[in-house]
Amino acid sequence: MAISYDDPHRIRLLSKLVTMAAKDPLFLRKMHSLAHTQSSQHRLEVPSMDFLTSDSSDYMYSEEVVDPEPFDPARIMDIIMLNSFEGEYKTGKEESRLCALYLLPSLINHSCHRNASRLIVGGAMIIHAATDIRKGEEITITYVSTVAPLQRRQKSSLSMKFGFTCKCKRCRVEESLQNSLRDVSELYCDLHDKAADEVHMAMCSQRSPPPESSFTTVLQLRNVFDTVCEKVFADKGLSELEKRWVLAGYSSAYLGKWLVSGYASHFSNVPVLLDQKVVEVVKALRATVPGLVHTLSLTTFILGITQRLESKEELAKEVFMLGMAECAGAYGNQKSDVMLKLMEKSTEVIPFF
Ligand SMILES: C[S@@+](CC[C@H](N)C(=O)[O-])C[C@H]1O[C@@H](n2cnc3c(N)ncnc32)[C@H](O)[C@@H]1O
Repeated sequence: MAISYDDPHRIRLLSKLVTMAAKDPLFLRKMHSLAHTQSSQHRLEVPSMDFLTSDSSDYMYSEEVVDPEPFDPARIMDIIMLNSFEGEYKTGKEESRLCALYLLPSLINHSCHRNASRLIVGGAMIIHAATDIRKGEEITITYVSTVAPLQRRQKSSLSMKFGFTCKCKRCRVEESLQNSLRDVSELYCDLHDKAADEVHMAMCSQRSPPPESSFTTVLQLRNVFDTVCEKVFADKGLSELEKRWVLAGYSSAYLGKWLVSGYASHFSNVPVLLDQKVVEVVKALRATVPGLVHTLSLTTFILGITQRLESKEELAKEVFMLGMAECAGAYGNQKSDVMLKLMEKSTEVIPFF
């Protein structure tokens, strides 16, 4: 595995973990039990959940699991590469960058239609159910953006960093459509990469209008979304959920670019695309993971603009119902006035607003 040792956050984490491991052999043993090679041949048994009710201090280890490995900073770096979580988190108004290792969440495998989400609160990680989970069903999170197209999910860190090609149900459905969607997905991937760079730049530039955000690309992305809609809705072999899984892969660049371009034009060009298809976009996002705060913010944003347009009353009602459902998914069932407040607050997640 190609390891970059030049990330200051990871180096800081390495030195912290090495210090902790030197002081505490049990911690070293726990850390050494995490995956450190791309093939994860040493795969662990998923620990029993008994630790939730009894003494949790040693939950991962039975007597037979003896750590034979000597203390090895290079291996710890490999463990960090495969298991650490990175991102921004907020404490009050302060934003900090996080690079941390969480032992139990590191055991959770990836799925492109995960059933759990993770949330960083302060320095703690909360893993919560994103949908109903049957007894005995594996809990999964996602390691990559689930709204990227199949080719990008497979090419991204799943294969480069984690060393596996995802074969989840959703990937298999998308693979089965690869031939019929080939032309459109090549065009989409191209536009997706350019749009992703631009959206990233716009977000980093903190509220200042993005330099280039041509509406022509938004229209191209929208055409791709329309074409995929036509194909999947005509496909009798796909269930409703499977159709949405496919559509979700063609939604993020479209939405991101639409937002950035809308922001640059003071939203003058946004209403052009406000039609029934936005409902399909939101439903597609929900299908890969319901109750995601980002989807809720996008829904609320779309709702805000739709409500201001007289001709879009019906659409506004539909988007409102979707927003409420998304809000309940994100925060649990609440009284409707609480839901409305939560929806109002949710646009704060989008950096431009
Ligand atoms: C953070 S670890 C997850 C825990 C790991 N399965 C273990 O037993 O220690 C990441 C590694 O798990 C494996 N993995 C996770 N999700 C997978 C999936 N959907 N398909 C195949 N391998 C997966 C890969 O080897 C990946 O590099």
